[in-house]
Amino acid sequence: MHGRAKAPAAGTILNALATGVGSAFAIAISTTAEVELDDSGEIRGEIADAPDADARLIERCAELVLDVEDEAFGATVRTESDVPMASGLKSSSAAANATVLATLSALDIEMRREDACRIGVQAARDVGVTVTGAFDDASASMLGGVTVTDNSTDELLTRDEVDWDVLVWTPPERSFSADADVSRCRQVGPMAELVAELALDGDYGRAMTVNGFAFCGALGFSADPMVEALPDVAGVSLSGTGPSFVAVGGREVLEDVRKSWQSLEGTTWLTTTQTDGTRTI
Ligand SMILES: Nc1ncnc2c1ncn2[C@@H]1O[C@H](COP(=O)(O)OP(=O)(O)O)[C@@H](O)[C@H]1O
Ligand SMILES: O=C(O)C1=C[C@@H](OP(=O)(O)O)[C@@H](O)[C@H](O)C1
Repeated sequence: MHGRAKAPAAGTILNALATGVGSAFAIAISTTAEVELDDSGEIRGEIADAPDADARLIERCAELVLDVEDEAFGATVRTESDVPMASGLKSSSAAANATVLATLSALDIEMRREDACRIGVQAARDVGVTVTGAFDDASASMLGGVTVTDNSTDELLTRDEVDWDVLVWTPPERSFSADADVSRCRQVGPMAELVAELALDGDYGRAMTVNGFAFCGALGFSADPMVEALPDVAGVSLSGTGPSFVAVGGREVLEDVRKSWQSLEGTTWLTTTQTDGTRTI
């Protein structure tokens, strides 16, 4: 029994580490998970091109889905990804969502995608790769488009479809969410409340820009890449707990910003938003 699924990465509109309310938008780079069931009773995770990376998240995702069945299945889960790991682009949500849908598909179980997404969030909490559960990132990756969520209750507050060009800069460093300075993030809570209001009003560009300045301050990142992108972009922000930055706006404007971001160390690329979310393939 076999299943495959593909999940998009996402960028940040509101980091949930300040208040528990967060917002993210799916982007068109992805992670694919392939699940092969067997009768070994054991679950093995493999991450292509990263043999030393921690596979417990995808193993736990498969385990939680297999727990639904009485039979003692085993499984091999393999992910292949274009999403840089621990860079603020929601590699963990994409890996979890792809694994959950691939495992459900291998078992031939139908489930609402919002509920499937909560299994991945549970797995992320169980293995400790998240602070709030990151239902904001997970729901954007699972459903596509923009979502605004309350991660303290795993409630979807709004979902919207957008069609933006997106510029991403990923520096060579890594920043694991679980290591973020949460108390510093809580200090920018009043700014996060303002960002949530803007996002719930659909003013996503200004929301993400306010978010970016607040969380660059809280987490010690330079806001220079944001200032270089302004004033012409529709929005620009540190994504998640960094170190990537994301900007949205017109293609020509983003191409100009790209020239300036390309002088920074790391990778800069243009992509688009994604509205399909996670799908079995
Ligand atoms: N392709 C993948 N396959 C399996 N697990 C992954 C994959 N990508 C990321 N992860 C898991 O997610 C963790 C990184 O999560 P996190 O620090 O939240 O970064 P991000 O912002 O990219 O989601 C990794 O340590 C690993 O456990
Ligand atoms: O672990 C968490 O609870 C979160 C991590 C952050 O994202 P990254 O994983 O991209 O750093 C943040 O943006 C999100 O709102 C919540």
